[in-house]
Amino acid sequence: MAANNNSDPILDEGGEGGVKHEAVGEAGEGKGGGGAAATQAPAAMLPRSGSRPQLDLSGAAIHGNLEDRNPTILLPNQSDDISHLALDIGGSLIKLVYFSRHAEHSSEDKRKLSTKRRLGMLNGGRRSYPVLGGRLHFVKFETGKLNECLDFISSKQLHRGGVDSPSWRSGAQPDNIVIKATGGGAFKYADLFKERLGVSLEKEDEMDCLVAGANFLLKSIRHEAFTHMDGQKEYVQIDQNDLFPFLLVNVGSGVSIIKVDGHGKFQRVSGTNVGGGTYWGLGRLMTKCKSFDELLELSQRGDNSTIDMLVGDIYGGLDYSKIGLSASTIASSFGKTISDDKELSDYRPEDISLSLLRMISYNIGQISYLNALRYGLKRIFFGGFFIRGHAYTMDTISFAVNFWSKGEAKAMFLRHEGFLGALGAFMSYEKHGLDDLRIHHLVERFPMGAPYISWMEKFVQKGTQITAPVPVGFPVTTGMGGFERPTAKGDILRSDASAALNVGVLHLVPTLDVFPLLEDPKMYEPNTIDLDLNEYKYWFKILSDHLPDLVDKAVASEGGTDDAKRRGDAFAHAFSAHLARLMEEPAAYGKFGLANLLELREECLREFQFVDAYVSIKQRENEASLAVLPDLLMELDSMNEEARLLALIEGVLAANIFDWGSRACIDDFDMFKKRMLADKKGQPYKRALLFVDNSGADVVLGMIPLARELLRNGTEVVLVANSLPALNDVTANELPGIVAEAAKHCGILRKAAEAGGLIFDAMAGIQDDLKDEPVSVPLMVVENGCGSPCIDFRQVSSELAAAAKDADLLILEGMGRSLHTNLNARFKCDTLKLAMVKNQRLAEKLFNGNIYDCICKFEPVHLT
Ligand SMILES: Nc1ncnc2c1ncn2[C@@H]1O[C@H](COP(=O)(O)OP(=O)(O)O)[C@@H](O)[C@H]1O
Ligand SMILES: CC(C)(COP(=O)(O)O)[C@@H](O)C(=O)NCCC(=O)O
Ligand SMILES: [Mn+2]
Repeated sequence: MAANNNSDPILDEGGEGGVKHEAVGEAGEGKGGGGAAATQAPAAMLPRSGSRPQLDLSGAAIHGNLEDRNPTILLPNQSDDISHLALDIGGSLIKLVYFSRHAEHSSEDKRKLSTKRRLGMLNGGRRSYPVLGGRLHFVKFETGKLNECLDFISSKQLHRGGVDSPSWRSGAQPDNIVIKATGGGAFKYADLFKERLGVSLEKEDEMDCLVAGANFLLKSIRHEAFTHMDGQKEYVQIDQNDLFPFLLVNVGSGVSIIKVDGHGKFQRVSGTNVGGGTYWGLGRLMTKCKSFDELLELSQRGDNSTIDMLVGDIYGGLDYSKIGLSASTIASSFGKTISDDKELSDYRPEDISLSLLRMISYNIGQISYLNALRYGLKRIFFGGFFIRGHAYTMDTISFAVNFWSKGEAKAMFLRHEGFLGALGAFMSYEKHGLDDLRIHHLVERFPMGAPYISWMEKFVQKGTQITAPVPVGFPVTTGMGGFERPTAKGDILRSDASAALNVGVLHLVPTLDVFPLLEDPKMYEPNTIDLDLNEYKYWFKILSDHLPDLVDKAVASEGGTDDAKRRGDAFAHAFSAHLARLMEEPAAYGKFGLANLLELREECLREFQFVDAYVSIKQRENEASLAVLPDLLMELDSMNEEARLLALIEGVLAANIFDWGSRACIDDFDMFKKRMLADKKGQPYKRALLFVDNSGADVVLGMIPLARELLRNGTEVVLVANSLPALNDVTANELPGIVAEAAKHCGILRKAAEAGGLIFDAMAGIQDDLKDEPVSVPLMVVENGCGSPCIDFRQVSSELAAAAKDADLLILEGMGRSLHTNLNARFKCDTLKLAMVKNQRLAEKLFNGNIYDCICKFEPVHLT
């Protein structure tokens, strides 16, 4: 009986019950290292190019000030190709968007090529996707510190990538580099750019760019727009077919108000000179603050009633209810200062800042509402860096829009708030081929800015401080236009340098596709359970508790060197900071489910260059399982068909689900058996996709024997495995080696693996028992496009999407892929979901069951 041997401590609950599935531990003891080519070197190829760049660190050096929080690192020898820089130089801030694409990894292995050929993906060598993978970065500088921006561009050589001509690569200075730029500074500073960087700025109209940027974000980025009311952030999924018209309000230094009717179809209908520059300018004069953030921070401890004249001040403490004004409504911003015989210095800077913020935000909300009313628009999107992801600002604007429109119009905000113009300028490049980008091509990551080189210690020291969460005060409304001051005391704003912008790096992975067998991609939600605060707390604890063990494994996987230890520390800091940030604001990184949380951890490991924390554990368990495989196959072959199918499913589930005390909380085995045995009567499945999970017994003694049974029935089998390592999951890179080993013991597997291109060389020294076997259907391996223990079917590899075309059976195995995600997902073909519930809380919540219950959920398509 196969057991789910590898405890994956996260998908397991750990602790409780104490069952650690160690079935193969003993069997493996005697085997000794041995040369089984069970796993290949994990670093040989990381197929999901978008997930992590392959950096050439040789010759790396810090450029600029070592004390900087994010010093620029020069990597002179890395092959990443920076291309397409675009700028928005505004009255207050310079926004940069740049795209770095990495050189194509041409080392497609034989397995991939043969799979692609088989799946019809090699059509005359033409790429089926528009552009190379890469990443989109967002950076900003103060316009007053233009020199820092120029240094940044120059140190990263961002301006050179825009040229297609290879001349600069040979060291020659290109003479006519052109960079797209928008905002007033594109005019004002054109000469300086020419002088300092030798580049010409090609000016793009600011309004065109704002609209193009907003449309791009609303079309291509998941969870871009959100509402913010009474301290609650809620993401809004915009229906592409119902996007226009809307009002776009960009609150930069000044405010532009634009009615948008379509792509490139818009009209600037209004504006106001009372905007972000007004708040910052007046605030600086009146409070002596040194930075915008300091001013905003002050407001969080302010009480504006010492400065603003309230309705109650005029009406002797009473509401003016006849016209709907409560006593606490601001009647006149700064109105109290006229009657007082006070100097500026008699007022608290905190109170001044809050009065200013309320005055300006409220005014912007009101003017926006009036324009929405003027054109009959219901949706208003607010952009510009004045918003700065600040809860109180957003609440004030939302309150104004809601109050004046009596709930008819809705204020929405954008995560990439300040980058609309820069993104628009970026989109205006003709040749980047990104216009065609679809939502599934983009994966957003939230790196902590992992230092690759010597200042790791600095990061460890500063990591927590840099990224520590800071509570942001939530206001309380008082109804009737009244609005309380913020309740939080003594808070500081989250640093701008980390995740404060609420935007990550956008990874462009053109090889990703929507899984074609999803019944309804629009309605599909991968996560089974919503992560509310309680769920967060629970997972936060599990992930935190498990962190030291993971760090140990990760450090050991890199040879336990000092460097690995430092990186391990840094990883722990960074991941803890992510967790703390999410605990404080679960919606900080967009709508986040458990799948995203688990993936974040894997990404964080990768960011600190831990390629595969479980590599040796996986190898050991694979070898141990392969050693017992021949016995298992023999035992299976001695059974009749019915008993064998049961044993196979039990093998996958790694527990005796039917007679061992533990119940199957969902048990559709009989239904599945009926369908499978009916195969014999001439209708076998044509192609089955088996989504594998853990290394070791799980895949070797569970999924491979099941695959063999399907092959025996004449069903083509595609083993679908992770593109990148995650926990102890087997990867698509490792699987062919494992299959080849298994095939040494089995003619069916061997013929099928040969037919599927998994085994190329005639394997010498193996007894030839294949002479009488009929020609086999193929066994293939494809990567799923993920580096996570879960799977989001909206973003899978193009290989998998191609393999799915002829599939009529899906088998999803393991908690990550069939419980945490996809339990409720519906597909266009028969689906079998197999998992042991290794988590008490989940068992109770989902099935009213118990830890180690199993699910065997069969969803035949003809019944739905
Ligand atoms: N770090 C910052 N420095 C200066 N202003 C900031 C900062 N962060 C947010 N702001 C606010 O954002 C405004 C600038 O927004 P932005 O959209 O960049 O406009 P612009 O294009 O005019 O520079 C400033 O006037 C200020 O109110
Ligand atoms: C002149 C501007 C377009 C410049 O853009 P900004 O740098 O403020 O982002 C903007 O400041 C603005 O729209 N001001 C408002 C002018 C008015 O309509 O009253
Ligand atoms: Mn601007």
